[in-house]
Amino acid sequence: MASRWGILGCGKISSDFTNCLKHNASQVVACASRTLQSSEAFAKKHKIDKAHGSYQDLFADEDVNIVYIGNVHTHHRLAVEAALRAGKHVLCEKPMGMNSGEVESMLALAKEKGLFLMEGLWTRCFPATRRVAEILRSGDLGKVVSVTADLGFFIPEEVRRLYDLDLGGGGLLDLGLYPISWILLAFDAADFRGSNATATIHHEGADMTGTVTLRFGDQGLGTAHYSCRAETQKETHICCEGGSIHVNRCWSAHAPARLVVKRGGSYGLEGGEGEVEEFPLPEFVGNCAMNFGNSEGFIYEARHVEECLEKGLVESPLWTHAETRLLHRVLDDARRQVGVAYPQDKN
Ligand SMILES: NC(=O)C1=CN([C@@H]2O[C@H](COP(=O)(O)OP(=O)(O)OC[C@H]3O[C@@H](n4cnc5c(N)ncnc54)[C@H](OP(=O)(O)O)[C@@H]3O)[C@@H](O)[C@H]2O)C=CC1
Ligand SMILES: O=C1OC[C@@H](O)[C@H](O)[C@H]1O
Repeated sequence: MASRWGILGCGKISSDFTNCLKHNASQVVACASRTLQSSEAFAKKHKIDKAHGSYQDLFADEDVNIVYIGNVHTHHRLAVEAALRAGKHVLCEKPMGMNSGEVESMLALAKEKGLFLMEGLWTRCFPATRRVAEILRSGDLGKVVSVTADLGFFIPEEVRRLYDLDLGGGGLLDLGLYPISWILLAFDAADFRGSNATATIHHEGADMTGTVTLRFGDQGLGTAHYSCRAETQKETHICCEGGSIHVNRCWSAHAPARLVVKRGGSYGLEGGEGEVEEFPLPEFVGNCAMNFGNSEGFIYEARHVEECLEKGLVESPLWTHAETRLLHRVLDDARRQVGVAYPQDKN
């Protein structure tokens, strides 16, 4: 099935994603905002024919068969479920929901309707990440022992959705989920045994800088570190009994472009410099400037979703429903440990 995109929410990330759809020469049929004025401005900027002044009008638009949900976290569930009820496939920005309860409800509805639904964990669609998965699956490096991954930027308080709990504020849901996703890539979900989390809390109540440690089986440990108060190294290290993979440089670890793969190494003997594998982005042609660094990488996620629809899939094999479920279980648990609760947790 050919994808005919409708863009919901005319903010920053929707603009970057639409830029990539245009780069890919995808069909962007319509956009929608809570206000017609903002929708029309977005349509003009991105050369989209139809601008809807409400999300309802987008859901009712028969030309649209897949909706990209790019509004704030707290409003994802409502938008996803309304889109599914209107018979549309959905790609929803991360985090798909505020908690596991919301996520389970959306996944159940997608299943009932037989429609495609993916949480936009775009990191998984990058060629570098797919290569990491391939190396790990090959068994070449042996058993995974430890993963350390981090992601942090200084995000000013003016970006209210990061600080206001009523808008889903907090670093864990915004950034922490990326390093956690690297840990989930490296270990077998069936071996997950539990987590420990700690975080600093802003005076308005949202978590800012934190660490979540996940245990797998009796020998595996993953450590995810995040911050929205400081730029971190933005790297991932996957250490195995027979070598390691270091995801580094060029871009941040949520938009990876370079790997260093070391093989061998034994007691008293290092594994050497390792082999470098580079995955540069193709030259980018877009309509307008990006709001976020590395957003060009959305070309991979957009292509992947279109391939899924062409194949008639209802979930992505790169970021499965089971992984979305486990991620949100880990996020819920970490939030309980650091003492951050959202209004949605009371429902
Ligand atoms: N994958 C990635 O790398 C990134 C993902 N994201 C994700 O994208 C989502 C949006 O982030 P971003 O684009 O930075 O956000 P914006 O602040 O640009 O807001 C996006 C849209 O959300 C709606 N919105 C904003 N404030 C409110 C409010 N108070 N109540 C209801 N709706 C509101 C508006 O929709 P409307 O136009 O209809 O008024 C707005 O255009 C987040 O969930 C975030 O996690 C963000 C950045 C990078
Ligand atoms: O997903 C994201 O990646 C880039 C960050 O700056 C942004 O806050 C976040 O939503």
